Amino acid sequence: MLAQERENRLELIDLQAGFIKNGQYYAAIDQISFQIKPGQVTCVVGESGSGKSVLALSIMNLLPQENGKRTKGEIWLNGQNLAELKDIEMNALRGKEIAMVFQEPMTALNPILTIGFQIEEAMLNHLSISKQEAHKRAVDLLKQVGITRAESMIHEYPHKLSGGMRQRVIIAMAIACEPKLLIADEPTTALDVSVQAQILELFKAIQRKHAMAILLITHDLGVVAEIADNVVVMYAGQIVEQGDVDVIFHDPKHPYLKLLLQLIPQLDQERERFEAIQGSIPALMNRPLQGCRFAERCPVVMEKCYIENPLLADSGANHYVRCLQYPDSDPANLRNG
Ligand SMILES: Nc1ncnc2c1ncn2[C@@H]1O[C@H](COP(=O)(O)OP(=O)(O)OP(=O)(O)O)[C@@H](O)[C@H]1O
Repeated sequence: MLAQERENRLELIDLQAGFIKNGQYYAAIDQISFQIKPGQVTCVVGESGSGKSVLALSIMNLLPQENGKRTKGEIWLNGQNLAELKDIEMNALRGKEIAMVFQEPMTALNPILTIGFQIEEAMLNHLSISKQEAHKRAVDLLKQVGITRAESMIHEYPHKLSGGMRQRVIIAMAIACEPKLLIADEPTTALDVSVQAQILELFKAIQRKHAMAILLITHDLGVVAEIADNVVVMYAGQIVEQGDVDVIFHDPKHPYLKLLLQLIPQLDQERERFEAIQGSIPALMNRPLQGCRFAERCPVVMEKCYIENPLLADSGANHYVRCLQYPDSDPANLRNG
């Protein structure tokens, strides 16, 4: 592996984070281990409540202070374990080495400051450049994210822009300091379908140009098919399957992933293919303490699934599965557990 590739990749090792409720700690995510190389997009997928946002917030050290807590694990980026950094050190890295794009673009922009001021401020805070230089780069960044009238837009306030334009501005701000890692949490969900496609194209262009590691959270497997190099499938706080995008779509193993794939709308399919998976992810306090967390909803459940804890096991070719249906998985290469 190239030295630069090793330095700039993100590597999570056995990450765990959760919340204190009624005086008791509940892990919202646990045993999370994977890595993203520079220039690659890893998509994290799963239904609502699977722990995707908690994962992103844990990496950023942005869990709610009143009840959220990262309790275990390592987060390696650029030769540093972010989990060991003090808050003040992490604040300095945020925006510079790691940037995040959220679902709702309006909340990430300050309504009383111009677009230009906000992009320039991000650069002036982290890079040693002059105000004029920051201004020039802000115009250039807006052009890079597909805003043609960048010179005039830079003087405008966020409320004048459409949702798609605001998300482009947020992305321009996020890449302003060329971060090593860009985390995007459902970046297209709040946008119209046609704008969603444009924003995904933009992520692909950024990936090609800047070769940063991109962690993209989505519940939409259509988005995954469009953009992912690797996929991490989460259920009730754990990774249940992970692998290269081709393997995930063409050789899915976990019953949960197989069901999710059946939900992708296909025009020539019958109505029932569109229906959601029966039941829902158990709430944090109701997760089973023993056995597979998906057992209650699994169409091929076995008796032992209620008793034994499945481990994330190597299924070959960078493909890992957490399911007792696959007893032949190589136990020597268990990732965790
Ligand atoms: N601030 C919080 N306090 C207590 N529990 C929380 C908090 N935030 C999230 N949780 C719980 O953690 C679990 C994972 O939530 P998370 O928001 O990460 O899911 P998600 O996969 O991102 O869902 P969505 O797609 O709806 O955003 C859920 O059970 C959720 O109720």
